[in-house]
Amino acid sequence: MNSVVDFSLHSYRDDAAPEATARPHITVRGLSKSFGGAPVYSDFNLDFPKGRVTCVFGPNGCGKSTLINMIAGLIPYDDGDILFDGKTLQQTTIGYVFQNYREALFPWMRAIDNIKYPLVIKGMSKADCDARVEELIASFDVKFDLNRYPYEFSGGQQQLISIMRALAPHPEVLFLDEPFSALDYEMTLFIREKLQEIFHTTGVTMIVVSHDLEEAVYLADHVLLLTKRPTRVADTVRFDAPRPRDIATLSSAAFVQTKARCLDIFQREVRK
Ligand SMILES: Nc1ncnc2c1ncn2[C@@H]1O[C@H](COP(=O)(O)OP(=O)(O)OP(=O)(O)O)[C@@H](O)[C@H]1O
Repeated sequence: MNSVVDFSLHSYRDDAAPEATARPHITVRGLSKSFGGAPVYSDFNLDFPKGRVTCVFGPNGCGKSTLINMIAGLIPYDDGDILFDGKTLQQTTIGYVFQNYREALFPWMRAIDNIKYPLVIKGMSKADCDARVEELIASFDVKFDLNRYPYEFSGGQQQLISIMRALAPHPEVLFLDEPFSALDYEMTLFIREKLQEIFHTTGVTMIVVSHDLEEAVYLADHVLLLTKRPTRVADTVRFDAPRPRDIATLSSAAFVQTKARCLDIFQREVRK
């Protein structure tokens, strides 16, 4: 069995103090997955820390999306166990934000009904659904009319609606698969700030797949670096700059060093 990568015990930078509070939230044990006989994961083990932002970074096609999709129950795995605080996925509330918001929202439902959807399928009363949506509107400071249909919104607005939908049921874990890749820069900055706020106010465990190293480090408490297939953990790098992070974070010595360290690991792995 591969050794388990335990974020709570790992010290990723020589000068980093151990994190006393980061205990495992998601435990992945002996995970195996092949597509057409070609293994992507084989006896893969990992712990994701609770109440932390983990950004997943690695070479193209190494299995970043496959990993979070298996954890989130969107695709099956061949073998292994995944638990959330010792519970199964069915006993856990999760939220998922897809890369392609245009396909993620139900086009036949008004934005407001998209947001309510996870509450409705949980059997929540209309009054409670309405109250939760009002809460989300206030916390996201939404000024546009949510009674319109998804196609009537800009890309950034649609992604914001997707995030509101994912957060509606108060998830214990929020998965985001390249949430910025289809957004323009202004909207990327806005959503980044919103994600930081969400994290600050809810302390939700967040797992973000990103192909942009700068973005991954900026958002992360831990950057999980994966290898080429069959995929292993190349390393995990901690970034403990204070939050909220802002434009000054990007030019801080800690940020530049952490990014350089990730890049070094990435290049070493990709060249193998
Ligand atoms: N449904 C599928 N059928 C066959 N192969 C698949 C399927 N889904 C993923 N794969 C393969 O599994 C590997 C991992 O795919 P995945 O999309 O998880 O990688 P990724 O790291 O997220 O990729 P990218 O960086 O390009 O977004 C790739 O080689 C991909 O071609």
